[in-house]
Amino acid sequence: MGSHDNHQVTKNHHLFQAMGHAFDGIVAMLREERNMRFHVIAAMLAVIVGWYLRISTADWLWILLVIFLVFAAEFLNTVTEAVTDLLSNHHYDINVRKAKDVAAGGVLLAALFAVAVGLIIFVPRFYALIIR
Ligand SMILES: Nc1ncnc2c1ncn2[C@@H]1O[C@H](COP(=O)(O)OP(=O)(O)OP(=O)(O)O)[C@@H](O)[C@H]1O
Repeated sequence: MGSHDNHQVTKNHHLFQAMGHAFDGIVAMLREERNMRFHVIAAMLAVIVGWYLRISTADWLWILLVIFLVFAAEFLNTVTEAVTDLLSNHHYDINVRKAKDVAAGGVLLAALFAVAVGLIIFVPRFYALIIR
């Protein structure tokens, strides 16, 4: 599905080609970004705990929303780093600093939102399990 030896700089010609590049992007995130691997492990834990506690459909929607929100924020953070590193050639630039700090702030906000949703959904259920 991937396109590893590909030096394509033109537009994709068909859907499968576009999907191949999108798949390459996801694989690159998992291989190269430590924070992304952490997010994936946290997401898997949330899914396992949600399955164990038999949470409701509405709760699953919240969990899935915050999981993919954090993933999306991390993807945009990596895009920002790649583009700003290319433009600045790794030289100090106040705008690069702002772009990277803002992108990282977006990841932090999404992660805090995910933690809040996890606490709201899981804590009462764990509490009910303990005092049962
Ligand atoms: N070229 C630059 N000019 C100015 N500040 C920079 C530059 N590169 C990095 N910084 C500063 O250093 C911080 C960390 O940089 P960067 O995000 O590239 O590294 P990182 O910690 O490896 O990121 P991540 O963990 O998300 O992969 C940025 O948030 C920014 O404040």
